[in-house]
Amino acid sequence: MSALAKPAAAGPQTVLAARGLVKRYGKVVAIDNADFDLRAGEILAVIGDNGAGKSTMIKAVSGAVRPDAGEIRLDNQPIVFPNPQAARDAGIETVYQQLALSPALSIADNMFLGREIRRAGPAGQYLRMLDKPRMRKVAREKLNDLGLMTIQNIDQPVETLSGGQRQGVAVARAAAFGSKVLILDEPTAALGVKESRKVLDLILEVRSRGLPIVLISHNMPHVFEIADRIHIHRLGRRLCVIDPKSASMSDAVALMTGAKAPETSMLAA
Ligand SMILES: Nc1ncnc2c1ncn2[C@@H]1O[C@H](COP(=O)(O)OP(=O)(O)OP(=O)(O)O)[C@@H](O)[C@H]1O
Repeated sequence: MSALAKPAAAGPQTVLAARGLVKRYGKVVAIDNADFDLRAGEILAVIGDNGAGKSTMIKAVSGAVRPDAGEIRLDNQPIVFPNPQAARDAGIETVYQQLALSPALSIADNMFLGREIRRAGPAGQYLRMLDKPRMRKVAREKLNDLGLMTIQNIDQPVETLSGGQRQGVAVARAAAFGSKVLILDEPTAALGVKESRKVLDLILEVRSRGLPIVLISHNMPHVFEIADRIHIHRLGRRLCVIDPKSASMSDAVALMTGAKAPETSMLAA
């Protein structure tokens, strides 16, 4: 019986889980028997020192890296993602720090990049013609829906947007198409205070719609403000999961760096 086949403790449902993930690059062990659990409706922050293996673990659960060993489960079903598209098709959307937006294309075109809506009938089927009015309409609805009203012109090229607005478009796109999980890798790293605020509010808005979020971040105030639980990664694996309401930022840093061992009082349920 695999580790995940054991009945989970009673509590919130786990949407995405991993057990015993391993990924080696030559002699470097990027993740070393890593476990991961994302619960329904939560914001799970993933923190850890540089090189702890956070990105590699997240890439494994989003199809960007094939683990050498371990098991991934989505809605408690074992799953293998041969590539990122397979994870997207399963409802897992990832927004990387280097946003995969096309600067010269409009907001609407970026929202539908790789998922363009074609015109009905032969024009769409054979001539591959796009249904631009529909794409504009849906893009506007999705952005409005998430409170991104500051973007007024959906035809504006993405290169003319501020950093925060670009991040907003990337998050909105992922939230619009991610049906199960949204993974955000350092969404506020390149942003100023005001822009970060907007992106944090957007993440909270996405959570309020029921989509669980994985937030990888080095920004402790942001993590402690919005996370429901904090996964601490150390030396390639999960060290513990702490409760931001009972642990402090200095506890988190001490755990991350190995200055302190986890205490029962800090752990999340
Ligand atoms: N493609 C790769 N080839 C070789 N080594 C890699 C590769 N990807 C990651 N590593 C190594 O694996 C280890 C974990 O890297 P990873 O990027 O997952 O850590 P991280 O916790 O996300 O770090 P950071 O916070 O600095 O982004 C590091 O030692 C890194 O150099």
